[in-house]
Amino acid sequence: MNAAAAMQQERPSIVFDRVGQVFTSSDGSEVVALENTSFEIQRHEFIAVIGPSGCGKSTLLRILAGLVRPTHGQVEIYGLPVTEPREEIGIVFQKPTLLPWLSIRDNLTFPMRHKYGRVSPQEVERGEELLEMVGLGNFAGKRPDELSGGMQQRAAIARALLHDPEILLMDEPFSALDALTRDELSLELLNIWTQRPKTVFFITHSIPEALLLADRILVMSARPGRVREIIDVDLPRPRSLETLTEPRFNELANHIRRQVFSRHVGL
Ligand SMILES: Nc1ncnc2c1ncn2[C@@H]1O[C@H](COP(=O)(O)OP(=O)(O)OP(=O)(O)O)[C@@H](O)[C@H]1O
Repeated sequence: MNAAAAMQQERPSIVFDRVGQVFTSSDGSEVVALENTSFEIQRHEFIAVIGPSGCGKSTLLRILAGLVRPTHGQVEIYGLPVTEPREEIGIVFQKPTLLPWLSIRDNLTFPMRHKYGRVSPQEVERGEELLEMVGLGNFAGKRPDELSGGMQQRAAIARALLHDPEILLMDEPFSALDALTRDELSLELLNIWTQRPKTVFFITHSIPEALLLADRILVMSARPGRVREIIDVDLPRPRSLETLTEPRFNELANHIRRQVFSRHVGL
């Protein structure tokens, strides 16, 4: 690698620079959702975001996705301010939002078809590979209502990965699932991230999930949301369910719990 390429690699992928967001509610009052939020994310880093309900986590994600313009500060991806949705981003929301009248296969390629009017044979092939990868190889021809919630969410993950995004944004993607499916999908996500590294911005309410997956955890304060602490997750990789039993895992979990709940229980 030459020096210029090495420098490019070392530059953060994403920079939040003093980002603030004030919403005007339907009754005309102002809601300060985010205040003076600054942090950086390195290329291919897995960042989990955790914090009390309403502290602005989804707002951060929507700003990063280019779906909302911040009222203060700015976000940069690869040195360019985010002003609209960008090609290199894939998004997975809490609900799978699949189109009920299309097969799983056609749901995967729908965004491409909608945007470009066509889907290439390579994309169709990649869709089939991704469905295999998320364990839905035998369900490509089924409609969403023929699949369980966990299977639908797998399909939504495969859909977000179809254009092989450099950056994956996930807003509580597993929160509607039962605990077992949740663990299974977390491990699958780790596997996908290891095979095809990406920068991941992952919102969760689950401290164990954040610790299992992330390189760093951004802990936010209650509204108005600010960065309270950024924690390096120094648990070795590869991680597995065994990781959840390590003493260091418990130490980190207790620390985060105190950070998130201190305001509520006077810790
Ligand atoms: N479009 C909007 N108009 C007005 N207020 C909004 C809007 N979007 C978000 N808010 C407010 O901004 C604050 C932050 O919302 P946000 O959804 O980002 O929080 P969150 O941390 O993701 O919450 P949760 O964990 O409950 O999903 C909340 O008080 C919310 O009511």
